[in-house]
Amino acid sequence: MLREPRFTLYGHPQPLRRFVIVPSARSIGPQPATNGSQFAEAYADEDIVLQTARSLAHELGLFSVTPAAGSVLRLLAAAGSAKAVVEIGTGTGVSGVWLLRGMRADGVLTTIDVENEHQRIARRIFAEAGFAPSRTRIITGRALDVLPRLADGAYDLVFVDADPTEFGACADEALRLLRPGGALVINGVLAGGRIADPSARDVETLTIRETVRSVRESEEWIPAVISSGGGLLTAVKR
Ligand SMILES: C[S@@+](CC[C@H](N)C(=O)[O-])C[C@H]1O[C@@H](n2cnc3c(N)ncnc32)[C@H](O)[C@@H]1O
Repeated sequence: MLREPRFTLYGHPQPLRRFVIVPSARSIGPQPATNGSQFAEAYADEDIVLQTARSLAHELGLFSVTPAAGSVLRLLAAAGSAKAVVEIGTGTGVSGVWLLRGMRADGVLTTIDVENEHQRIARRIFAEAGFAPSRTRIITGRALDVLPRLADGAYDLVFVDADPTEFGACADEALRLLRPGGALVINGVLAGGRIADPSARDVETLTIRETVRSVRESEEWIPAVISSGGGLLTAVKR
């Protein structure tokens, strides 16, 4: 049976279903998938809490990780028995919930965003998903101001999903923050298909291309690009 938890937005109790405006992965599940990525998105599936977080992001004009990309985050957090994770770009909490669901039961997600309003919603989503406040450390600020304050080698996974022009700097910070064997994940590296188009020379695409190249060429990372969602650059620190 579908749980229908109470959700309050700006002080008004709301049924969660009210916010569901994006079709759920479940709703496309039984239909024949026309290609691999559609199948992967439907396979990931999302519950009412994730659907709500996604709908709220949509209302704010934010992109959230797709269900398939979220399931990769959960997988990587679980595979690494992640206890300490840094997320750059809280949004309304879609990726945060996926990460928390893969992390150890005593794990803490440190999540950073410049927008306090986004984090206010994410905080409620984390509570609706059943995570105690002690499971999250929500920091409001610019990524490149906050990351230098975090401890060296103390994290199992760093997830980057904010300003693409800062991907390179965030990858450098991740190398310092991660323990050996820890994983970096950067979302959106396919740049909507522009990454492989040599004529695309905008600042965002150039930065992403440079980040992908330098991670691949570095002796310090073991990299792979996973094409789920907007494309995930993943790399394990040696
Ligand atoms: C794509 S949304 C994140 C979506 C979220 N990861 C999810 O899947 O639910 C990007 C977020 O990054 C935040 N952001 C943009 N630039 C930032 C920066 N320089 N430092 C920290 N956060 C930033 C935005 O406010 C926005 O909430």
